[in-house]
Amino acid sequence: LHSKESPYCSEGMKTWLLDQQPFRPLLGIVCGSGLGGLADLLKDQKVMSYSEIPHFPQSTVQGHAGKLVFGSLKGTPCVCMQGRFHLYEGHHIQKITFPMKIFKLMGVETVILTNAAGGLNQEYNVGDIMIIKDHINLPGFAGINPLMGPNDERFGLRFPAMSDAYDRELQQLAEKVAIDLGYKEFIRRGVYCTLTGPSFETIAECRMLSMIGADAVGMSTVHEVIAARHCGMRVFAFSLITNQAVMDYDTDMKATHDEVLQTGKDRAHQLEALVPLVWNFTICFYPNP
Ligand SMILES: Nc1nc2ncn(CCNC(CO)CO)c2c(=O)[nH]1
Repeated sequence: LHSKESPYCSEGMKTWLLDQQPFRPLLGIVCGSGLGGLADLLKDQKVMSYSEIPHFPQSTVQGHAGKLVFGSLKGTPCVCMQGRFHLYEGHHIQKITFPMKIFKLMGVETVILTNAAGGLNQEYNVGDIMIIKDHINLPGFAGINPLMGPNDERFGLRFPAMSDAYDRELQQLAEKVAIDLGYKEFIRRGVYCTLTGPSFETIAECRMLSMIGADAVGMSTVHEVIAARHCGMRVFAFSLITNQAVMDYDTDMKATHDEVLQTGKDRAHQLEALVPLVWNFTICFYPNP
């Protein structure tokens, strides 16, 4: 997929996609579990199923529609992934982050990533929206990193910094917009930690993750962020806290995918109000990444 010879290498894929619709997107959005409704915010949509796109990975998870939606958000050409890819589906990590390369090649400058996550921070409640200020790439500690292997100089440096992975101006802007929208009670800013899944964490793992500074835990996003930052795209990300991670042995609580999807439905309205406004102010105050 990534060798220059393949007709479907990243350049080939970019050309194929841009031939399917008339504009070059500047904004990319990745919808997490149950958050695909964000794609409905786009005007003048052109929708393609991942299955229509040669050699594009396929979504296999309930709550991930598997559609690439082109359209405009507040007048900005945008491409939105209604469904992302996860290590637990058996995808190779470079397939998971392949869409980030395609976004970059199509002209995307800013990526907004969303995910559903478990709340490790005991002050968090189900339904909170956590602006991600930093991440812990736990699979990276075991050598799972999308930049492993020869560096593709076309995209970025061999050793990219990650201390500024999440755009600080956009974090502050998003928090202000959320408070102005009346979301003060449930807007947070914290650290997201990814595991590979698909099993949810044990109690001991949740306690460890909390001790090392994680406020929320999931199974995605970090790999795409590393790839997006490697190729110089601006990143803003948030987690919808869809359940409280189980931290006590004397509870019968269990994390379920159903509650993940249900919380996404319950919060859809607030998320669909927040994202376009954050973008609207971004293009006003911070137009260039
Ligand atoms: N405790 C806990 N709660 C969560 N809610 C969403 N996710 C993200 C994983 N989402 C999977 C399963 O719902 C689907 O991608 C998690 C998680 O990993 N752990």
